[in-house]
Amino acid sequence: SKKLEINREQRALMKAIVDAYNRHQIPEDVAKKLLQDQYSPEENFLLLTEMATSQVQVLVEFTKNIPGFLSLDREDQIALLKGSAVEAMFLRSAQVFSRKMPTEHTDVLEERVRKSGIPDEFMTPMFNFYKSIGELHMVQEEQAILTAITILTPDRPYVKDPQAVERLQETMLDVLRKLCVLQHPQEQQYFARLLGRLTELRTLSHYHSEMLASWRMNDHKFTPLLCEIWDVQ
Ligand SMILES: O=C(NC1CCCCC1)[C@H]([C@@H]1CCCCO1)n1c(-c2ccc(Cl)cc2)nc2cc(F)c(Cl)cc21
Repeated sequence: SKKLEINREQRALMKAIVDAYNRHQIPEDVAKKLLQDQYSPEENFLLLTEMATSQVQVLVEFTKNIPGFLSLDREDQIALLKGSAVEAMFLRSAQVFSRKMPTEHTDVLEERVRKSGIPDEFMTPMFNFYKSIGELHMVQEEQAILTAITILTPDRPYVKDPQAVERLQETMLDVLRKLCVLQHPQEQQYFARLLGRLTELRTLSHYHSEMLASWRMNDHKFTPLLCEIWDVQ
């Protein structure tokens, strides 16, 4: 039916988002590194800060390709990036964790992250989220649009014109809803489950600064970009 069909404009929007998403991937495959070796808490923390710094730079490039984003107020663009960077990092970590790989690799990866230096009390919420993302078996279009929807969240701190952000987010939500029905016709509530993960993601992201501060090591060093983007140091 017309209502459900992805129209030409939405197809162009989706192509722009997915192309940008694929162009802006983390250069270094952190999963491969973790599968190769066991690292000390210090080395893992350094790996995380390096990966996260590179991911923020990648996220900025991706966001600039979201149709309409550059037409937003300049300060609101910054507020949206700053407000979504931690969530985007956990979402990307979950997508990396959920990549199709042999079970023993997933088990090693889980073990390495569990033993990376993060206090145990954060492991349950973190892996619950990673596994709930994995169970969705998102196609890359869904992953890309879900990341765009996370960035275009109107109620981030200091956003002056949330309505303008809401209009962009609604456009993305429309495309995602149709895509979910097309890609997962058997699962009635797939779209609702997908959006439910964004709530779980926001909750997990609240632990972020505490996870970093209590990393089993002394003297946590961050890059200048992460000091800007993460509320640390
Ligand atoms: O570097 C990571 N993630 C990057 C971030 C940028 C985008 C690409 C993925 C981290 C590091 C790797 C070294 C050990 C500690 O976790 N990481 C986290 C994680 C993220 C936030 C905090 Cl506070 C703690 C851990 N969860 C992961 C799950 C995974 F499957 C893999 Cl491979 C790595 C994962």
